[in-house]
Amino acid sequence: TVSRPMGLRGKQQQGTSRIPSQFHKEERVAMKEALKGAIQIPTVSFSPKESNTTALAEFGEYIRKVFPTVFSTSCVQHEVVGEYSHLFTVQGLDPSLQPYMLLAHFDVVPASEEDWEVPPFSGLERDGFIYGRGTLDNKNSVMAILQALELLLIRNYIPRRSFFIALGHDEEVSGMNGAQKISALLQARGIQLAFLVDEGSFIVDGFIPSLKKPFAMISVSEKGAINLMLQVNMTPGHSSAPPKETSIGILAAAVSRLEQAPMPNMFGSGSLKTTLQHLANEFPFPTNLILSNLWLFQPLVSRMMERNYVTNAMVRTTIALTMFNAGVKVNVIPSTAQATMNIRIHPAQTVQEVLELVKNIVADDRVQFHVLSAFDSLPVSPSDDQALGYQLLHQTIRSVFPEVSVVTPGICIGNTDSRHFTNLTTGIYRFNPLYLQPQDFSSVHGINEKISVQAYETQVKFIFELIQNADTYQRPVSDLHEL
Ligand SMILES: CCCCCCCC/C=C\CCCCCCCC(=O)N[C@@H](Cc1c[nH]c2ccccc12)C(=O)O
Ligand SMILES: [Zn+2]
Ligand SMILES: [Zn+2]
Repeated sequence: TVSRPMGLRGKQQQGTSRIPSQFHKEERVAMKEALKGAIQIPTVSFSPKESNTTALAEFGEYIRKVFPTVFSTSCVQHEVVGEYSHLFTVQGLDPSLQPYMLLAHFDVVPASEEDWEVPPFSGLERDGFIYGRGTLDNKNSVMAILQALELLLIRNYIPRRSFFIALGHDEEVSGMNGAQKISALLQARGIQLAFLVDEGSFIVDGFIPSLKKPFAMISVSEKGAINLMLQVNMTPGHSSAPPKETSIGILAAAVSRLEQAPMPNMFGSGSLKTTLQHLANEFPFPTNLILSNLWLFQPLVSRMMERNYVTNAMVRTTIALTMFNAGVKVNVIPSTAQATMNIRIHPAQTVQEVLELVKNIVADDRVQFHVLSAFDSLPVSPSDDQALGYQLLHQTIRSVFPEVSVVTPGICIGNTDSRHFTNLTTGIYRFNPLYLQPQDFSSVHGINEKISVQAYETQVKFIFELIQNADTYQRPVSDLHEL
């Protein structure tokens, strides 16, 4: 099924001709070298309180050097927010058009040198791939956005619709100093956005065994989260005469019960159902029939989705035990044991509902619950014919990736900086114009993260096209009748 973006008419903007997304050889070399240089700056976020601030500052200098036209064109205003994040305001010619935002982050998670085939901050090119931490998450987007704008400005393109480029410096540790402050600044200026595009989803390939063709998934929501610490306090003592139960044993039993009792499967009330319905005709017989008749086969399909970690994360709230602390000496029974878990909440559930379920599964009054932080899942952004952001992405995917026959709304299982912008827009879309296979997914926050030179060029092309498409949007005729 090739679904057409209905809301767009694809006309050229009056008086401005379209600039083809073709780049000279020298430009293509310069763009990949610029990405390599960005990877070489170790902008690591270790925790909300600890990051490589020297590298964050150096990154600011670096983008000034490699994108001189962006920094010297009068229609582009640049501000540093929260010490290291960047906000660009690109003034369009038509103030009646609501602005949009392109969002990305340049901080990265740590990478330990010894596990990698090439040093993680080398930006080395090997067999057509650029290696390094941040090549997929998310310096590729930061650099591609600025690169696309640089190339458009060099070609004397003047946007019609204003837009913002926001580049966060602390996304990996929740974005409170970068994205959150940019959002507050724009709110104070009375800005409302038509839509926003961030990282968080891809053209996914090979995640569903019998589906051979890749499809583009635009995430229209993201899961909520709870960081929860369980604690047990018992009387400490000498290990030579132990009591029947210790703080460690009680806590271990509690967390084991949580691992053994997964949260309920919410397939029936989630967006994965819609995603699979969009994909039904892409599957061979009999899966195509099964997916077209979910009223009958829902129980079967929801169980199939549980078999793989990624699709399992899309059908339920997940609990990952991430920290476990107790004891200081081998012959001392400790008084306190603590376990910290990272819970990702399915959109059909709330923080309160999940906490209730967790308490009922633990079912032990000796276990204390400390909620370290919590937020509900993000509102679902529109993906109908009238949804400007969704339709622009759809249109651009169809032109840049003509081989991709399905574009579908989905849900992001991780969290992104976009969650800080719900005050400015209801149209939040998470999409990276890149193919992602399961092995690429493992490299994000893992080892040997890499991007092909060709994929990076295509990402620049995508943004180059998207910016122009945002300027040529025409309201559907049905809308105009209502005016
Ligand atoms: C039909 C189904 C096919 C499914 C295929 C799906 C493939 C996978 C597609 C996307 C991968 C998800 C990528 C998620 C990126 C999220 C960014 C990230 O890693 N965020 C971190 C850090 C973080 C940011 N904000 C917060 C707020 C609170 C806690 C952590 C964070 C994260 O989520 O941990
Ligand atoms: Zn990221
Ligand atoms: Zn990340």
